[in-house]
Amino acid sequence: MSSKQLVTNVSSLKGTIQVPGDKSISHRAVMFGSIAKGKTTVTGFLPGEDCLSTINCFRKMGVRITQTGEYVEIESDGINGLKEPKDILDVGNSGTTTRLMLGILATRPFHSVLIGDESIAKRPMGRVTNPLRQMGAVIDGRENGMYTPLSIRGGDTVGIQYHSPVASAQVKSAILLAGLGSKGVTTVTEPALSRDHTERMLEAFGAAVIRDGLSVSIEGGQTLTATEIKVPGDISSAAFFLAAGAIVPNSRIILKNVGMNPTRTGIVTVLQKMGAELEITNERIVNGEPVADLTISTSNLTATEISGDIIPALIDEIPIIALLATQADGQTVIRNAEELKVKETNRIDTVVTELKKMGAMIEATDDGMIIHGKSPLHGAEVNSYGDHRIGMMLAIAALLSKSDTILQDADAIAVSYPNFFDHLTELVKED
Ligand SMILES: O=C(O)C1=C[C@@H](OP(=O)(O)O)[C@@H](O)[C@H](O)C1
Ligand SMILES: C=C(OP(=O)(O)O)C(=O)O
Repeated sequence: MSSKQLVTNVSSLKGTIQVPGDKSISHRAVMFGSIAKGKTTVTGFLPGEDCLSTINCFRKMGVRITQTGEYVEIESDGINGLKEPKDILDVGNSGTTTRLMLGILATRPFHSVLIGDESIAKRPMGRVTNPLRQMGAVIDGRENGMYTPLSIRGGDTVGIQYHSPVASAQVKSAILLAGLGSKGVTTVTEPALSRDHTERMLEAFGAAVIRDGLSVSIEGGQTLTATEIKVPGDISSAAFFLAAGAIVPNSRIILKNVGMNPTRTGIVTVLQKMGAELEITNERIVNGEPVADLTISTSNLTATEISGDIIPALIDEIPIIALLATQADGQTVIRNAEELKVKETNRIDTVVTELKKMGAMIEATDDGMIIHGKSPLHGAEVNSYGDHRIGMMLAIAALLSKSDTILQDADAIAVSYPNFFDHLTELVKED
């Protein structure tokens, strides 16, 4: 894929696709497999750049990992088998790798250095380095450990009771992983429920976690046992084709094997509220995670309001929801989404600037955006700014535009959806 991609108008999208594995679950499968004794196997793994960064980091700590496409085998001697890395740990573009791995490293009696790309260097790390320091980890780094590059020397950590100021699964997971290797009990309380894949997967690896409303506790000293993980399709990737199916004329797209964890299905709730023709079939549980097939058809959409506790359940889907709103009748308002400012880009700014170039009527607010629909879009030269989700959203917007679109920095899409353009081509061909 070239970093400059031409995307043209399509008359319809039709067909069936299997979206790639869930990114959050793929990262956790590699990390938990790396600290569990024995051989963990992972099927349905997402071979996107972020998850490959996680594999490379754990290989540098001596874990034996083989990966062929969507199949991964991890052989580990358990958490005490992790070795001091001789080289820096490169987290690439991945916030999940950085923050969750810091939680694991916080209890390891050795020194590591974490470094990532330009985008990672802007993302706030104090939200994990501060509580991990409170537990006893020695952390230094740029601006006193607030940003990468970071160095960490773990050791004799003790459990804490932590009230997180943000509803962040990365913060919650980092502290729980540190809690697993610390003395006593660790409890994390969050202001709203964030994705709970860590809690579910720790149980799959044999650890007990106690949940009580917005609090989760873990007792230190538990050991993880290797297991088999089947990763469901990523609803955050499915979201792009759900939106495309709803707004491109004459379309019907079936998405198979999509993860439907209720802490992630905000996009489904929003589509339903907007009046989308969405069918959910074949609902089942795989490996403790709900999964279903989704069918979306071209829909007449109406505007909606999105705010409050649903935000963490659709945080990564807000760029594509903004595009949906440009094609809905009325004014859509998104509030309480200030976390968008600290993702791969400031997603309030990048969504608003780039969609405006295509003719959308959209304005940024302090904690979200206001979108006036329904407005026709036209082709433009737009930029992902290295943000995979912005890139995919703009590619879907281009399908609706009568004139051609040039998407700069399209390569970024490989971070979470390496075969995105192949899937798009398949859906156009099946017309
Ligand atoms: O835990 C995870 O796998 C993730 C949590 C979310 O981030 P925050 O924890 O920063 O909200 C999300 O935006 C990210 O894509 C993946
Ligand atoms: C924010 C994201 O990921 P991460 O925080 O892992 O970089 C994302 O995938 O949209």
